[in-house]
Amino acid sequence: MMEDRIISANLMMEDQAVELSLRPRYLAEYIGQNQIKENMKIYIEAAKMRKEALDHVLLYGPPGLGKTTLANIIANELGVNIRTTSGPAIERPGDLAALLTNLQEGDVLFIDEIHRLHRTVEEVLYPAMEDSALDIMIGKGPSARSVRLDLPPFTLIGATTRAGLLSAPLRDRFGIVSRLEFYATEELSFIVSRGADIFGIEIIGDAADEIALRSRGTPRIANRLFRRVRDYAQVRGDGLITTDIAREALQMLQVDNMGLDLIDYKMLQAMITSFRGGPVGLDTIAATIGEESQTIEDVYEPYLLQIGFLQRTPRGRIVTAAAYQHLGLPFPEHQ
Ligand SMILES: Nc1ncnc2c1ncn2[C@@H]1O[C@H](COP(=O)(O)OP(=O)(O)OP(=O)(O)O)[C@@H](O)[C@H]1O
Ligand SMILES: [Mg+2]
Repeated sequence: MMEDRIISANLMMEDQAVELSLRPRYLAEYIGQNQIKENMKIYIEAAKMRKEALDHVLLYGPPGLGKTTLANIIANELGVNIRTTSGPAIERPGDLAALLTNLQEGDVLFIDEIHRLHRTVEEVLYPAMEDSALDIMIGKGPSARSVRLDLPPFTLIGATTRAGLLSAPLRDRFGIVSRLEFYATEELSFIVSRGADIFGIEIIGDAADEIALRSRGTPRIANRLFRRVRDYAQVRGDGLITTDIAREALQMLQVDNMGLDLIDYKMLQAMITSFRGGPVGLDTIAATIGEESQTIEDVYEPYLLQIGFLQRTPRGRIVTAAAYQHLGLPFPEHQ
């Protein structure tokens, strides 16, 4: 049920087609993440000058921040093909071997959700990443032997929301490891304006900022809120997105000016009323509000931590004074 939240950073059905049309194709169109962009530009330039495959790249960070987008941009900038798959989709070592042997020199193999690779598949990756080689077992039983096949040099790009779940040997084989950060409001505002441009819609005044403020630092959410505001503008107005139209539409969506929705409120309030603001364990929070711990940890909590409304301690989560203030509640002295 919570997956239907308008402010969920997870990809929803309705996002898919639109994301393709909004997805920037080159680094110059990719807004924000300046440090990563700067570094990537240099690495890409150097690889092209040496006519070598780019080092393997690991992109990690919360959903909707632009990992898939960046992987595609890297391939574009390198001028190579990209093959896209995901950890759980590669069921057997042979599936990965087939993908690898079909690559051309310098190509990008993009593995999304790389933390979900099967262990046996992962082992095929090690020699592939390190030596551009594939070790194949021929025969069975005592006469079995391993044969080494050379692969064309390639670039593996792995993406994950959970870098902590990657095994050390896999993680160590990535030469470039980049953590995507939440976006600043101005950056999200820019992303919204860019989307409006692409759709040929006028957005004026502070409308783009109003949307950006509520987007939880996440482009995917900014684009989604923008689409809802656009609908509202079409039905209630004449299609022009003004500050007032944006405010009204966003109010209707019940997302407050920090991007919090009813479920964030429910969670924070439950922690405050039932657990005096914490510390309270993740599983307890999950049980209290009827949500999976995993979802809270990966999807909902990162933003609340980022804006300083929650704190993680070894004994559990704590609601901060800033959150009490935002909710209009007195902060208890004993904390
Ligand atoms: N830097 C950016 N500039 C402009 N638009 C962006 C940027 N990053 C992401 N977007 C927009 O947000 C959408 C979601 O990004 P993307 O699919 O790359 O996220 P992700 O990190 O791969 O998410 P997930 O973890 O769910 O796979 C993109 O389709 C694109 O429209
Ligand atoms: Mg993705």
